[in-house]
Amino acid sequence: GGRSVTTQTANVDAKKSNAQQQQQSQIELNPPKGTRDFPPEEMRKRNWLFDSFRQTALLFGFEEFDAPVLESEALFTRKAGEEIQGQLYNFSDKGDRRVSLRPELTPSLARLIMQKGKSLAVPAKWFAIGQCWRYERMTRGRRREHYQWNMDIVGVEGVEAEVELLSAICHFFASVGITSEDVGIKVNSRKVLARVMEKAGVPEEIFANVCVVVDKIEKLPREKIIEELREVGLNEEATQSVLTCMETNSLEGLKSLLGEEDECAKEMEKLFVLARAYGIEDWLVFDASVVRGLAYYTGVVFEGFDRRGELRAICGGGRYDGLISTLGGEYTPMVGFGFGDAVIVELLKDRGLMPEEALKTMNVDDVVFSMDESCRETAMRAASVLRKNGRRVDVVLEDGKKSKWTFKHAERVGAKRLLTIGKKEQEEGIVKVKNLETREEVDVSLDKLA
Ligand SMILES: OCc1cccc(Br)n1
Repeated sequence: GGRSVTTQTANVDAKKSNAQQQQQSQIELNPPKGTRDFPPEEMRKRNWLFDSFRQTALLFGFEEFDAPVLESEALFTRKAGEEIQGQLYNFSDKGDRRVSLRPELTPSLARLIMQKGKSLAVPAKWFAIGQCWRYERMTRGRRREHYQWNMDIVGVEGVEAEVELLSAICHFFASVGITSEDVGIKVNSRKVLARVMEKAGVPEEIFANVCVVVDKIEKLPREKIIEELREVGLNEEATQSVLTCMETNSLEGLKSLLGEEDECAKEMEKLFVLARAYGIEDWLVFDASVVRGLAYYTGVVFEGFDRRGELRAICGGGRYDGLISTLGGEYTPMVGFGFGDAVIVELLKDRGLMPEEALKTMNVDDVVFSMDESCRETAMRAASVLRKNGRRVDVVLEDGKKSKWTFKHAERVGAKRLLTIGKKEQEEGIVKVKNLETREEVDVSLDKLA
């Protein structure tokens, strides 16, 4: 009903031509290499995770932002030989502009903060959950996209900002059932390495390059690290003091390395004192070998790790006070972290913390079903009454389904009630309402439906 004859005919033709087209080979059903689909059963898990991220962000007073996944390539091109540079998903668009899919969210955040200029109320606490891309030769069969939860604080120079972010990460972990027995957060400051290199007479301009090399300290053999340090310009003595520095894994060790009165040692001390005030000291570990791989970090850096040592870093971040000035803006203190959607899911699954069962069911409240064509209008009227009352209603859109089918369908969508309208009900202006939990069935007049 409803369709005009011509459309009907046209439809029949479409079917015929589809039949002819059927000869054409089927399109590829898998998504592009390194990318994922999110059919409903996957989307429910993703929504659960992102809602958990968002709840923590809002609990800490952060505001959500987003920016295009496509940015000018210039936003991401930096000299310091980071891995992320070699993996930019960049190209020339049809207007011959150099663009790139974003490999991270921080530069876009910096661009938005610069845009706001003096009109930005500081401190600003912004968060985003966005898809980020890298172009990896598929030889390594790794993903080319992931979603990252970012939290950043703009305009605060003190380590209070770092502690706020660390506390948000701990709160998120606890909110999904992960404890400080499962994971920890290694905390360090790049200033430690900067001080050590200053003492060893290393020129400042190669500092970012040294950090990129040192970030690989757990992934490459010692000799390789030494070789790469020499390549970026460190002499024997400087290399040795860098490696000695990396072994420092306590505040005591830090003070003896830099001296009791050293600014950086004091700052780290203050961070751990404030962390105790937030009750997160059990989650934190000082570890001077953590430098993270992004060139723009200048101060405190940190990364979440699983204490069994089976997984890659869960999240990571740090202070990057110089980023906006390198993009041509005014000096702006910034600190933040990125939290990917891949490792955390592996960890949650390993610990049996993904609410798989709960996420299996849709949460439809009512299924409305009309016995035949003549009851269709009443069924729709009933559904709109229920929806106005905020009930989630799935209307069975084909008439004459067997009641066996309807029960199975109601079960599958997790409905609490099954509402049936047949000829008799229609004449009497009532709806048969079956409570699928108690099996109790009552007749409800249409105008009393809720
Ligand atoms: O964390 C590095 C990264 C960046 C973009 C996409 C993916 Br997958 N991974």
